[in-house]
Amino acid sequence: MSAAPGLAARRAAAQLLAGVLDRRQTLAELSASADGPLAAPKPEERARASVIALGVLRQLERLDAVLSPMLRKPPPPPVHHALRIAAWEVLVDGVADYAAVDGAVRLVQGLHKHRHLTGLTNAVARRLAREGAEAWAALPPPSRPVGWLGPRIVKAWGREAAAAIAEAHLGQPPLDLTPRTPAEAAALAETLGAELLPTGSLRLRMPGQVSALPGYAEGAWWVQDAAAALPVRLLGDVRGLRIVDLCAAPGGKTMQLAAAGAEVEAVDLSAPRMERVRENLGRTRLPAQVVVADALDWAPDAPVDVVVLDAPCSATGTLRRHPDLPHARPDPDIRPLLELQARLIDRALGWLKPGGRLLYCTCSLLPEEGERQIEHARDRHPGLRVAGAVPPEGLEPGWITDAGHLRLRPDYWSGRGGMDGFFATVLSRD
Ligand SMILES: C[S@@+](CC[C@H](N)C(=O)[O-])C[C@H]1O[C@@H](n2cnc3c(N)ncnc32)[C@H](O)[C@@H]1O
Repeated sequence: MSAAPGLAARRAAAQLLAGVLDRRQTLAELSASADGPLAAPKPEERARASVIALGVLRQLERLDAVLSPMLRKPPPPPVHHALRIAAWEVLVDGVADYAAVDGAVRLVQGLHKHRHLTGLTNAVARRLAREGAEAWAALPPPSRPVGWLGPRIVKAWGREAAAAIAEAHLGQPPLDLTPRTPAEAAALAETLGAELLPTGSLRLRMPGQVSALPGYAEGAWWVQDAAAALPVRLLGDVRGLRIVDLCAAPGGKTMQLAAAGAEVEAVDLSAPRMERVRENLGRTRLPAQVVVADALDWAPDAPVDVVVLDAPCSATGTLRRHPDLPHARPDPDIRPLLELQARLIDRALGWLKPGGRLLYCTCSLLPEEGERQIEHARDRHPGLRVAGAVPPEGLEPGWITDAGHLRLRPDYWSGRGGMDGFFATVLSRD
């Protein structure tokens, strides 16, 4: 059993939950806010608050399913959040019962408006500690991802896949690293105590603070999900090729391309995000030109060999890492994104040398942003064809579809800790 986390961490976690669930803010927005829940606490309290909030949000429906029979009616949101935190601590995180109960009670005691509910909180939290584990174990597995995405995933990939994806969304994702020098991956894995995945990424299940890991300061690796590391590798050998990395920030693919010997121009609309690309390139000592520009206005000086377009998308492939999104954005309109993706594809195709290739990818689970988007692009551009990927080492054959695209899902490699959902394909013109 782990020790009781402090009140400051729990309070910040409860405020994060209130931001996401009551005010529809994302965790990224809340974390960036100068007077947000994470502004005052100490670094270790901040880290713990994020772990709690992410954990509760991943399991929200299940925690509520255990809690609700213990409540005659839903309590005011701040009290509900305190009980959800206690439930997650007891049922998922293994915090000692007394510490979790005490944590919830103290949180509610600190709520001016709801202090009178301290007794109720104490009673429910104690009952949770007594009876919660049995109710938790009896819950059926989830049948599909939460919220608006659920029906779409069932429609796109079927019931079995939807259930497997929902199951994958419950767990804490590992930290994946891409080594700057693939030949050194095995040695790095040993130094880091990481698993070397068949596709060459390094995987840590319990990473701790990223910047304290061996090799960080020397830029021996960068953080990149194992799935996100695969699209660029579909291009095969890129040494000496002139490549525009469009929508490049925070630079995972830029670094892969530069490390593999390409001449890269990295373009992104967001100046703050491009600052992160500069920092990343500085730390890894990799060369690339960095351009802050709207891809709808900008164009390269001369035709290029490859455009990598990692288009803005619904990010539905990354919900393991962003379980706040279905709650903060419960009914997103993805049509503007679909239009932007199509316009970016059309522009990028115009920048290619004869025989040049477009690598199009999205971290989305929706075929509209992947397979369908490419069908529409082929309708608009006669002669555009799927160039066929160079299957990277370690890729499971089933991940390449009959149409020649790479389709990755969070339930793949489930025994190894899963991966983000991704779509990627390499296109060229006859
Ligand atoms: C999925 S992220 C890119 C991730 C990145 N390729 C990587 O591997 O680290 C999408 C990016 O598209 C950028 N973006 C969105 N609209 C854009 C536009 N019109 N022109 C250029 N960049 C744009 C966003 O700022 C965001 O950084």
